[in-house]
Amino acid sequence: MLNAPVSHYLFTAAQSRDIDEQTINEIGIEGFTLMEIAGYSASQQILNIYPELSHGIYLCGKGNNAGDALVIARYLIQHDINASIVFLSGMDGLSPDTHKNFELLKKFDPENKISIYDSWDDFSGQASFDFIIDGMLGTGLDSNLRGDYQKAVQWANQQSVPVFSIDIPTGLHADLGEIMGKVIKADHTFTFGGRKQGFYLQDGPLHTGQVTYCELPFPNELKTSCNTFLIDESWVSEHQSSLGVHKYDTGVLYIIAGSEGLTGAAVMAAKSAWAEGLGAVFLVCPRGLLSVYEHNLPSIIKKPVGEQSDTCFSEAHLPDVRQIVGEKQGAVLLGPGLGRKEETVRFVIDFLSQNNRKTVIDADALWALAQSQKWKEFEEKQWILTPHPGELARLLEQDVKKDYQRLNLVRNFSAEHNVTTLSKGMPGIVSTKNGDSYLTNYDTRYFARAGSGDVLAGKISAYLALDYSPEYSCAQALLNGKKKLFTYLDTNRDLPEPTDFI
Ligand SMILES: NC(=O)C1=CN([C@@H]2O[C@H](COP(=O)(O)OP(=O)(O)OC[C@H]3O[C@@H](n4cnc5c(N)ncnc54)[C@H](OP(=O)(O)O)[C@@H]3O)[C@@H](O)[C@H]2O)[C@@H](O)CC1
Ligand SMILES: Nc1ncnc2c1ncn2[C@@H]1O[C@H](COP(=O)(O)OP(=O)(O)O)[C@@H](O)[C@H]1O
Ligand SMILES: [K+]
Repeated sequence: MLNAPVSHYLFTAAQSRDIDEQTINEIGIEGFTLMEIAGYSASQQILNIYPELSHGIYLCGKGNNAGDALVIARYLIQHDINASIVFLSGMDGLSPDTHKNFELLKKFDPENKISIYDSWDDFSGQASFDFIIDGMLGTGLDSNLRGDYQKAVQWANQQSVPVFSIDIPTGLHADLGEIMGKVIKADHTFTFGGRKQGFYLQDGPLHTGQVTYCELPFPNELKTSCNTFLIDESWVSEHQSSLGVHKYDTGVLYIIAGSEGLTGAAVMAAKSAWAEGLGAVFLVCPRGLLSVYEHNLPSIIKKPVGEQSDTCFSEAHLPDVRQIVGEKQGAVLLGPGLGRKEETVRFVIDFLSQNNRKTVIDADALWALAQSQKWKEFEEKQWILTPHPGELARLLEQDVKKDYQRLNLVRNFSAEHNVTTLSKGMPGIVSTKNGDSYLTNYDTRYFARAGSGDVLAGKISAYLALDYSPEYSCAQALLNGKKKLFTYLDTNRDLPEPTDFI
């Protein structure tokens, strides 16, 4: 397991509410105290990030989300930052802690820094303000936005000042990442006690702006039901190449890849793996393609099988391939550019039926899996599967439209078949055998060009060969690409080439 810090746990709304309730009822920290800590913490972050603010519009509902906003107002007026507070559901019926905070706030305002509006209609739009606080709805959202909430969201999204969402952008579904009628487009989201899973699914990434996790005193023991985590470079430590005494001590990888017309995939994967500092990379190839690899891959050891006329793998190559792969301890990458001929499909399935190596199954090897159910019964499965959306749909035998559905299906698939799965897309989802899932949070569209899957597969299998766990290998490979992408974008305007990620 990858040990994510609690700041990178991703919760559903129900999990968040359960943890709130247990902290209040079983641990004995009152909701009012939690609200104070949440609001204080967000207010300090706001002061830090935007030291020059002068007047905020606070859009408030009637639940505890509004209470957090009122605490923020209380701290900010102490710094001479005026507040216009709009209660979209009026001032009657505020939740108890929110009501209490409203009463408190008024006591902090001897100089009339606060204006209060008890409906949307009452609020006519202020002449001058320089930020908006979205304290309308948090985890209590239960349907598409109603009436005035829609109007307020639309209005806020049209203003040219920063919008700070409290806990979650109003209108974003905390679990699905879907838009519930309308949604706030935040510049910054201050989220309390735990990030919400929906920030990283579907429409979430386009609406949260920068997410800041604000700690609340929730005991970590209450968080153990969490099985979804955000991967980023802040906690996944980077692989450092190290020197072994002998080349075979420093990681050995066997790549079984390539066929006529698709040798590029094998070349990219091999170069990508080699760049991670392995001791030896062996490319097993049909003999007819050897000259291509001799020309393109000087550092890679080629292991041709079959006849000079062979340009794709078939069952006839199995004994030789098994013998080659059996020579040294190491990992296997199976798939890039294998092609989809029937004899190659049979080769893949038969190879996997007697394979006890840690193996990354990519591209056309995934096609082969989708052609035959046999693999589901194989016992030795130290596998990482790396399907793109089309490959995933074939494996699952269903179309997967929504990210939330993809997350659940990939999680179940990995647990059921005892494999690690990296479902490519936005977000990338890594699911482990024990039901944990890890999500990426960056724009993966730059990788949607033929070849970047081969580079990714090369990296994953390199880390696997270096003896990292399957989930670490996937996470590190993804982040390796992210780092290279950001470095590239710093200095270039053109789209990156897949080779830029090698
Ligand atoms: N508990 C704690 O200790 C802590 C909680 N914290 C904070 O509390 C937040 C959760 O608070 P919450 O549960 O009060 O829910 P919240 O989102 O404010 O609103 C619920 C109200 O919204 C309404 N409503 C629902 N859907 C709607 C719609 N579509 N359109 C319009 N209205 C809609 C619904 O109205 P009703 O259906 O009852 O008429 C209900 O009254 C959480 O996100 C965090 O910010 C933190 O301070 C940390 C400590
Ligand atoms: N470093 C990375 N971070 C996130 N996603 C990545 C990365 N590298 C590749 N991907 C994912 O892999 C996809 C490319 O894989 P794939 O479609 O299999 O390509 P190929 O044509 O090379 O086989 C990208 O669209 C992206 O979703
Ligand atoms: K909100």
